[in-house]
Amino acid sequence: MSRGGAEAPTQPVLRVSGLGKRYGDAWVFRGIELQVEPGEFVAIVGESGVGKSTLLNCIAGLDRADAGEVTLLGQSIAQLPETAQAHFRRRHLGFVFQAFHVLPHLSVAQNVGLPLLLLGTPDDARVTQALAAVGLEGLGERLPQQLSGGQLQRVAIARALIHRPQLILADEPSGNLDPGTAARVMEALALQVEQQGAACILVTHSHTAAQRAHRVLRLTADALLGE
Ligand SMILES: Nc1ncnc2c1ncn2[C@@H]1O[C@H](COP(=O)(O)OP(=O)(O)OP(=O)(O)O)[C@@H](O)[C@H]1O
Repeated sequence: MSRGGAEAPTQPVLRVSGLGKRYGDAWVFRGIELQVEPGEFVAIVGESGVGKSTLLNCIAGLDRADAGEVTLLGQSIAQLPETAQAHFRRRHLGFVFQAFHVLPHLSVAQNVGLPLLLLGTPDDARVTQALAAVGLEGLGERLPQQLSGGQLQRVAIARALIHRPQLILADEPSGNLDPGTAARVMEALALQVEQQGAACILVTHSHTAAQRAHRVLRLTADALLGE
C-alpha cells in the first residue's frame, strides 16, 4: 500500500487489443479485446474449433498473431528482440498445454524443477512442495513413462506454477482427469491466483472448471463475450 492513503494503480497483467489470427484468407478470429488484472481468474469457453487454443498460443507468443497487440505487464512483447521475448515468457508465464510436453528422459522432479533451473534459481524444496500441492508426493524420482495420464497432467501443472508466474495460461488442464483429480488440479490453480496474486486464463469445456473462475468469456469469431 502506498503512503498518503492513495492506492498505487495496478497495472493489468495482460492487455490484448484488436488481436486477429488467420490461416490463408480465413480468419480464425479477429478484433479480440481482453484485459486481465492481477489476481483474476478468467475462463474462456466456446465451440470446438473456434480458436481458444490458438488465442492462448498467440497470447503466449507460441503462435504469431496476424493483427493486434499483446501487452504483458506493460510490455508489448512483439517489440522485444527474440531472446528477450523468450526470457520474459520464461520468467512471467506458466503454460499448461493440452498435450503435456513433459520431457521423457528427465525424472518427474527434474521436469517440475526445469523452469527454476532455466532461471538460474534451482530449488529442490520448492519442487517437493509443488509435487505435494498436486498430490504427487513421493513420485519425484520416477520417469514420466511410469506415470498415468492424469498424473502426467499434474506434473505439467506443477511445472507451470513452480516459478510463481504472474500469468498462468491453462489449456484444458482438467481434460483427462477423473472428477476428484480435476477438482484438485483446479484447486492448485485457484490457490496460485489467491495466494500469489497471479492471473489465470483457463480454456475449458468443463462447466465445473469454469465455475471456479471470476469471469467466464465465450470466444466467437470477432469477440470475447461475457457469459
Ligand atoms: N495450421 C493450421 N492451418 C489451418 N487451420 C488451422 C491450423 N491450425 C488450426 N487451424 C484451425 O484453427 C481453428 C482453431 O483451432 P483451435 O485448436 O484454436 O480451436 P479450439 O477452440 O481450441 O478447439 P477445441 O475446443 O476443439 O480444442 C480450427 O478451426 C482449426 O481447424
